Amino acid sequence: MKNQYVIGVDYGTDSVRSVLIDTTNGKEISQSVFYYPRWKAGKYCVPAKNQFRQHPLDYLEGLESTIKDCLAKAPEVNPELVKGITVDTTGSTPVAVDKTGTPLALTAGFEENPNAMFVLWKDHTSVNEAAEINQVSRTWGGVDYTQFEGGIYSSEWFWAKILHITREDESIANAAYSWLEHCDWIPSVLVGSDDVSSVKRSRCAAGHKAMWHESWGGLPSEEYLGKFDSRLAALRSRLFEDTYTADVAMGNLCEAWAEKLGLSTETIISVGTFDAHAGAVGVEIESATLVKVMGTSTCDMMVAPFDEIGDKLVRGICGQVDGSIIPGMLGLEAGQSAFGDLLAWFKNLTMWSVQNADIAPEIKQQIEDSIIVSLSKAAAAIPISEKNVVALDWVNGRRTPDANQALKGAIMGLGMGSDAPAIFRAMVEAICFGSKAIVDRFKNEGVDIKQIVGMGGVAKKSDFVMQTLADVLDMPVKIATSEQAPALGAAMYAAVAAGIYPDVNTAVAAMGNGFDKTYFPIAENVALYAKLYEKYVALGAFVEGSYEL
Ligand SMILES: Nc1ncnc2c1ncn2[C@@H]1O[C@H](COP(=O)(O)OP(=O)(O)O)[C@@H](O)[C@H]1O
Ligand SMILES: O=C(CO)[C@@H](O)[C@@H](O)COP(=O)(O)O
Repeated sequence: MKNQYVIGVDYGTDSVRSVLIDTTNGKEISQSVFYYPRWKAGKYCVPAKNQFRQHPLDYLEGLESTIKDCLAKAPEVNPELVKGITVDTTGSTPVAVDKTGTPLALTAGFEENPNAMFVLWKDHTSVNEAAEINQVSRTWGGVDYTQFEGGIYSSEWFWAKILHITREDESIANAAYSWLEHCDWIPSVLVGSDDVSSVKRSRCAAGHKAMWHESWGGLPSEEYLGKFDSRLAALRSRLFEDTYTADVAMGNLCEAWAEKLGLSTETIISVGTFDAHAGAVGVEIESATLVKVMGTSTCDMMVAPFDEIGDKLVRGICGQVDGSIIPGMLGLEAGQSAFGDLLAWFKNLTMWSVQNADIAPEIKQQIEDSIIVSLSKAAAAIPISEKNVVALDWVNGRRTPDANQALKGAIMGLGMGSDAPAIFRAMVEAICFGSKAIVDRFKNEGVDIKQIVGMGGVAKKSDFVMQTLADVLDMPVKIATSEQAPALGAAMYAAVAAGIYPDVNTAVAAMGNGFDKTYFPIAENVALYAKLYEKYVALGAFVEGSYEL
């Protein structure tokens, strides 16, 4: 029988990556990366206000570019044998849409309005709305709709973003028929949907970010939503009732996109999902394994059989959702709002004088491209010591344990000798200490962790960060082989949706790419980091104790 192929499309924060995969063995035939041009130019964002928006054209251009590039790199593959496509994206990254499901930024009069664009997961302009949602959820007297999302609603999530934009911009409030997650919009484009109410919504997105749960019949009630804004209550009936896992077909590739991409309308498009959850599948997640998806942020993923977790509510994480990772199992998510982003923040700090100097742009780019690697090398050479600088990883708030996006970062122990490598080392230790706080929360909540698997851009790029992580956690960290694990996981979902495999576990067994490196803890480092971790905890308590939301 001829080999059959699928495409996984992984939308990250800075770029979209597509991979063409042979379903018989999970071999990557080709891959392509597209950096969002408007995002790279910093358009529509105001970091000082924690405003991060992305234009839908960045996504559409990246979709066409990466899929066509993957196919062009594999002329030997007959497009008719590309049987499925699954899309994973960041989340919660919603956008206001009209009745056809078109983002308002693609409609007349809204082309340059950031409120009409995708409100990126890391956008924290809705901090106050999230606080209001938490306060009402605890006091209104009805169901606590946050209970399956760790008990604390985040400004990174669906309802807080919608409420903020609705209050902030009347033109959007009046023009928005509904709202779509990024992971729901792209598949709807590929199937040619022109009716937002017909879009099959992602279980992963709805369960982890929109307080959707079957026990209360789907989304929170109109009565509850009305506590915040009558327009939110009115929106509920224009959103969705049912949700679907990513192994389910949304429809076939439409004529227009089949022609644009050079594929067949026989190609199945599955329901979308989030990048971290697809990544967990891509690295063959199983019970008692914590998968750390380490990119600009981190997502910490676990799966558990229902009879193991039962009705236990795991406090202070990003939710526990039926089928959000592997259909038939509970998906649990935690994470850090800034992981690689903390290192990028420090890189940008050191780059300021270069960016503002009279230096040729290409030289500036060369310097920028080298900074993290050169700082990593110098920082790794600094001995671990209790006297070292200590920092927090909360530069973009704290996602888990116990979401609090109003928090900010901090650094202590600076002396006249504290140079850039010393502070960069503190940044690396901070993101690893933040990871330890999450591992400890899972364990304290009774969720056993037997092994750690690492994946994502940072896992593949930095021995220094990975060794520090193994030392801080005092556990081996096994690194997945695939450079594009979320896209590979998406491809696995696509193989099931296209009917090539009966279920996700079978697809994983056939298509998994395995692991290529393990970092083992070094005993003397473990002991030293344990002391430094105590300082991290103390600094965190001081900062949290001095912050008003
Ligand atoms: N050599 C490096 N060491 C540590 N972190 C790095 C290195 N190079 C890039 N990074 C970080 O990797 C992150 C991007 O990872 P990636 O997985 O591509 O991102 P995304 O979150 O968009 O999927 C950025 O935050 C960047 O700061
Ligand atoms: O939060 C989620 C998924 O739940 C991620 O999409 C978000 O952290 C962004 O992840 P990346 O850092 O872009 O990989």
